[in-house]
Amino acid sequence: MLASSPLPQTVLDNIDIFKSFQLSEHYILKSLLGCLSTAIDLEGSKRFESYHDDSVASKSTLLFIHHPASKTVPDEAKLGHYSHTDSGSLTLLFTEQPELQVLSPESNKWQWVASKAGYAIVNVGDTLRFQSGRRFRSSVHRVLPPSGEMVGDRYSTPYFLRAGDRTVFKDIDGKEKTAEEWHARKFKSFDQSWEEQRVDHVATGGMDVDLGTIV
Ligand SMILES: O=C(O)CCC(=O)C(=O)O
Ligand SMILES: [Fe+2]
Repeated sequence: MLASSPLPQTVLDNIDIFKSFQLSEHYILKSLLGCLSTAIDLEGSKRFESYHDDSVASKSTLLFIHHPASKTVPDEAKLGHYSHTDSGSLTLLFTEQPELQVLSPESNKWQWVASKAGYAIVNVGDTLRFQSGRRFRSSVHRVLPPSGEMVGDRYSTPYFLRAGDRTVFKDIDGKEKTAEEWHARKFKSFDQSWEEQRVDHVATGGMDVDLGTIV
């Protein structure tokens, strides 16, 4: 966040609050990564935290998202945020509004994620999936207004913990990629139309292929 400029005036005026919010989120997710490493008996440089060394550059980002209210309902798939997985390792998401859906790996159906004040939603992203040899699965999610139209403005705040830029893993094609390259490929895919995104499976990190479903 602090590297992107220009920052809005509200952020500049309250920079200490934003810095401490970002640091807290970073600390929480790194602690969770540590718990996951321990849970599957990873040791030394194999532990997930070792790919998230704070002294190296990464694409970790704090976002503040505003989806404006809209009367237009072009097509279900195009409302809100298309189905996708997050590119990084873990995401900590705060929202008090109900539009987030996750694809259940058990039923292959979309389910609403309850959003409550004071609670965070944690998503596993592609990097953790690739680094864990697909033991952990990226959460396939999308944002869709329950009533079919954005009746009110929507606000959400995800913090994306991403591995160091030079971290190497095998991506959906089994080819070696750095975390930086995967991130760039993912965002290029997000720029495509929904139909195009369905073809290369990058937006969904290949989870649709693993689950044998069309998202
Ligand atoms: O706005 C939300 O609730 C989710 C946003 C999201 O999934 C993303 O930015 O990757
Ligand atoms: Fe997401």
